[in-house]
Amino acid sequence: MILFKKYYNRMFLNDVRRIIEEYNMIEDGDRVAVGLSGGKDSITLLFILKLLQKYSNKNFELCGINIDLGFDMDMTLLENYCRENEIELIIEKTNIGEVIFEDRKEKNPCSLCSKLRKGALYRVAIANGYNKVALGHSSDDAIETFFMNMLCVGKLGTFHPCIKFEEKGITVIRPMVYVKEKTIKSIVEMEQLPVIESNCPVAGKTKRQEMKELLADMEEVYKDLHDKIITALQNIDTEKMWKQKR
Ligand SMILES: Nc1ncnc2c1ncn2[C@@H]1O[C@H](COP(=O)(O)OP(=O)(O)OP(=O)(O)O)[C@@H](O)[C@H]1O
Repeated sequence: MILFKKYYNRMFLNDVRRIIEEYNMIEDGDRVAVGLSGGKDSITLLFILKLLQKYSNKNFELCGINIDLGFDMDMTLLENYCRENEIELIIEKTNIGEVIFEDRKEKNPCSLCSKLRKGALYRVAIANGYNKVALGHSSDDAIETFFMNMLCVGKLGTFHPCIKFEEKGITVIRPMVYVKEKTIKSIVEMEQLPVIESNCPVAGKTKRQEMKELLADMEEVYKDLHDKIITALQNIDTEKMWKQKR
């Protein structure tokens, strides 16, 4: 059973409440669907939002949606966790894995997979009457995406903490973008959250992994690198940005 403990506030809840307030992410009456991959980040997000649902004065509904990519992952642990905590879990079977690896034989499968997965996630959320989709991105993810955009695409920017797709009628929220990955790992361990190993053929061999390693090297020299980059994302010297070419 998910129970509030006082030290959660300093450990992660204050950061989550702060981003939710800053971007007005969750309002009374919202129906929030958490995208669940089986991984540590999204199960932690589900745990945190369930805590907030139980112990804050915000009145919102919560469910989990897993987009099954067809990699034969056993979701029993996740199903049990949701049942025990009275959280509805929707599992949507797709052939995204087959399309990417067998039909299209993609050289860079991650970007297409991410697009198709998000498309399926939004579609299932909308079809079930949810108006918000919550994704389990951490502050490390935001930094890695920033570096991937800069070094691999030639673009400055990362994902937005809260973005409304008017035409689709859905808002995507990322309530953990102030929470560090190492905190998420501690929560998973302390709360014994169920984490299901990914069967994706390219898991751990991605550009994101390369960025992680690059950032870890830089952190050896610049000890406060992480906090500095998160601050920089909110401290843009717009007057000194160059003329936009695209
Ligand atoms: N198969 C899926 N079904 C539903 N939601 C997903 C799925 N895969 C990813 N997501 C959502 O998108 C977010 C970002 O996906 P990404 O592949 O970057 O995962 P991640 O950062 O490794 O997180 P996790 O540890 O939860 O897998 C996840 O945290 C989750 O909320």
